[in-house]
Amino acid sequence: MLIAENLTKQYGEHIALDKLNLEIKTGEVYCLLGSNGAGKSTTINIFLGFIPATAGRAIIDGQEVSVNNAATRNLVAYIPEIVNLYPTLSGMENLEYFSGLSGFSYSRKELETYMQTAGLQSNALDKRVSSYSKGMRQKVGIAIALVKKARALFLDEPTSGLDPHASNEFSQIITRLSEQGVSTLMATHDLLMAKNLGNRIGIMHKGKLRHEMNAAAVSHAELTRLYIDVVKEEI
Ligand SMILES: Nc1ncnc2c1ncn2[C@@H]1O[C@H](COP(=O)(O)OP(=O)(O)OP(=O)(O)O)[C@@H](O)[C@H]1O
Repeated sequence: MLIAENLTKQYGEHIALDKLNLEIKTGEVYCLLGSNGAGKSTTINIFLGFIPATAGRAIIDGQEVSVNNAATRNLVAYIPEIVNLYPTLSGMENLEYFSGLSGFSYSRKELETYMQTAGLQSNALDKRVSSYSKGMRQKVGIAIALVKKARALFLDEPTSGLDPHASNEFSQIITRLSEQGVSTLMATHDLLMAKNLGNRIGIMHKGKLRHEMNAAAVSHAELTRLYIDVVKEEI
């Protein structure tokens, strides 16, 4: 469903992403680990069509991002650490606005159901987003993914700064979406979350994918050791 083929991004002499090859199947949750500057966000930003690759291809559902940007954007949803919403609008107004942008028109009742599925309490729906916690904003982000029926989710450190309960709720929603066939690429610094939520884990360092494994095949301790060994390397 998501394929990176020799994906490369260069800024002048600096290689931010170096011939990345990835394949993420339908319904798979793939967690990308790596220290600051490893190339995780660069990978996500290329898939989202925010920045062009210098070489290689990013493919979503058979369509190359650089060739069919408008089509691939319709297939994806993006949840960064802080979901970008209009602060003076309510959660519901934001959801209605973003679903309209994606060409969908839903009744109030339908939008409420999406918010409910995303886990937002009903008494918060009509409050201004400026009063929302980080976790509540994430839930609106998930609801936006639901209304646009995104087939792929790109998450960039989505749970950083969330309390354990909110983080756990977030994981449960991603698992449910994955069971419905949504493919997920998540950049995270949280090794435990990668182990528990991911089906597969990749460890990046200095623009290269250095290790790839099935999450079930490693213990948290092994993953931690592997991660530290990789990020210590001078290459
Ligand atoms: N616009 C830019 N101009 C120059 N270099 C850039 C630019 N954007 C990113 N880089 C560089 O590309 C490399 C990869 O950055 P990227 O943001 O993808 O890392 P990351 O793994 O997401 O890190 P973090 O965990 O800190 O978010 C870094 O060396 C970064 O400095």
